[in-house]
Amino acid sequence: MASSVMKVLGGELSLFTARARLALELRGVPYELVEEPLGPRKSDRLLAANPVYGKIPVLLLPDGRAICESAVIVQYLHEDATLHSHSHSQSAISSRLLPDDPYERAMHRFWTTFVDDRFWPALDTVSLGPTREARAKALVDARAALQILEKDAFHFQGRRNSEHLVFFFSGSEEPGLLDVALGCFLPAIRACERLHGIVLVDASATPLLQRWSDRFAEQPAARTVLPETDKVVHFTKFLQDKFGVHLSAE
Ligand SMILES: N[C@@H](CCC(=O)N[C@@H](CS)C(=O)NCC(=O)O)C(=O)O
Repeated sequence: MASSVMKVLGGELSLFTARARLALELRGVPYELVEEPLGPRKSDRLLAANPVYGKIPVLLLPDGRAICESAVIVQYLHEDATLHSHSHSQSAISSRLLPDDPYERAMHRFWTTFVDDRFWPALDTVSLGPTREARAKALVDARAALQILEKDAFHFQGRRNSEHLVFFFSGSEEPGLLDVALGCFLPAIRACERLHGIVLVDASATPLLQRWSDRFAEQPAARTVLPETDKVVHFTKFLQDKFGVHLSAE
């Protein structure tokens, strides 16, 4: 018999999965997380659901149709009006993941693409780049991307944020697409800082992002979904071993 709840093919420590789950939690949509095995051998279930990329997360609708790509999943969850009837929490029903204004929606999408194209690959490479040079360059790139987010990404909500009335990119009291797009990587930012003894987001380097990250981490959705920094540190060390990245041996 077909299940009536949505399923997420993903992983507890997968931050792209966390992005999709944050949106589900914010919308109050019940779902089941189905852990996909780590490693090169992908499950037939995943390959059937995401034949193009074979990546997690995949959102499986109750009727079995699949939606791939975390930012696409978040936007689907915003747009599907029928989700209201599945919501288990009254407070979550009003939660919108994209603003009404088309220009602001475009900005959320623009900056989400920036996070995925510029920030995340650099942050990932800081710990997993193949050479010391690649990792050092990645750190410069990650810091530069954070500075751009600090200086420009708050700008389209700028006045309201600088007056500290609201402090999400969404421009409201609730996180939206861009908040979950960047917020899902907070555990990786903190893990990277701990692993390398560096600072990426703090009150002096990135004061707006620091305030935003504190607010975001306090959200019940973030508390439920985001993995602890220790676990991400441990997982990153596991990946470093797997890829033969030895920080101290070079
Ligand atoms: N652009 C994708 C990226 C997803 C992604 O990279 N997922 C990782 C886990 S966090 C994955 O499936 N890696 C396995 C692989 O690349 O084969 C999204 O936003 O969903």
